[in-house]
Amino acid sequence: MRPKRISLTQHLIEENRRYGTVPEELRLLLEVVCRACKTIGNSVGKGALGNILGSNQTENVQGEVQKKLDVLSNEILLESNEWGGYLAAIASEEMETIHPISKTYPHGNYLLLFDPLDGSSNIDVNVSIGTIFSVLAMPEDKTDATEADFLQPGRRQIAAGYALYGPQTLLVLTTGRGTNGFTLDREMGSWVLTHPNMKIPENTSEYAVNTSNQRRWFAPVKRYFDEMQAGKQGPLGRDFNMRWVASMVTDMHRILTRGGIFMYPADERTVEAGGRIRLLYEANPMAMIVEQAGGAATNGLIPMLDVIPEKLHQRVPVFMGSKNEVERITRYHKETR
Ligand SMILES: O=P(O)(O)OC[C@H]1O[C@](O)(COP(=O)(O)O)[C@@H](O)[C@@H]1O
Ligand SMILES: [Mg+2]
Ligand SMILES: [Mg+2]
Repeated sequence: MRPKRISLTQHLIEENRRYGTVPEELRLLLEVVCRACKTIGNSVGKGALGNILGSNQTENVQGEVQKKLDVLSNEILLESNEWGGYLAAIASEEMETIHPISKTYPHGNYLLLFDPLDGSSNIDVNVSIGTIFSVLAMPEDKTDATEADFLQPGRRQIAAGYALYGPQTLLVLTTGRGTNGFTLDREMGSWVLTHPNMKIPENTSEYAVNTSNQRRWFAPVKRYFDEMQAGKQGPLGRDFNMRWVASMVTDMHRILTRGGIFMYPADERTVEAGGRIRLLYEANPMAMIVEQAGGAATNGLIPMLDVIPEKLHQRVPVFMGSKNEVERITRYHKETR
């Protein structure tokens, strides 16, 4: 009989027993990543007392000003995983190029990607933020990792997850057999399975989008937004509610919990860059989590997980959450092509 209180380790062992999807090296890698998230969560909890607030006075490769916590979280994830022994290389939002694991350290065949701190603009105002991660495998015949090895469609992800540093510290994880949520028992320091087999409702009347970009949106998004705004009297025949936290991880956690649609479309300002959200370590892991929870995720035209990446820090338009609404906005895009 399974114990009543199921830890992350027990859950992963059980998943492997049932489906053979979590070999020991993958489980140990995920445990290292999730342990690093606990360390980040501890720092987040200290706030001003831990000297983690404010700007680092540096810029990342994408020209964004880094917060102290962006840099610290990146270091925590990097250091713990570098010594883990299961990786060939690491890529991060905060690093220009990949970080191959030195041959003098124990090695593995997995590739780890992360957004060490998602929702940076919310750090200093004590609003929930998170860490997003994705695991890929090195192509079989290769030994030395290059940036090209990371350019795999999201469909090939072996695992994906996020940690959410909020009133509770949560971990949401998929290894391709459903999406499961864990709560950090802060006294015991362990992740406990509290949200097994999470499911996103197929229908929703709640959207999350940064409406300050409205004037720059393209026709399909404008049409959909106008229809939602029209409420009961409009073509959708019901009133919609709006929620926007501005930490994707937090907005998506709400959507995983009670449904909704998250949109970060490309607009006139960002179209050249491809959009706002990064494909490999933001959109893809979230898309895998969403699909595994019965939701949908597209770039407006095709499933996010089928997008062929061209570069490490590639940006994409993002539409994800409750299936029927994601299908609607995707259809609107196809109709206006
Ligand atoms: O406030 P904006 O510009 O609309 O951006 C909000 C979006 O930017 C992000 O914060 C980007 O993530 P980072 O904090 O990792 O750069 C998303 O989490 C969020 O949805
Ligand atoms: Mg982010
Ligand atoms: Mg970030």
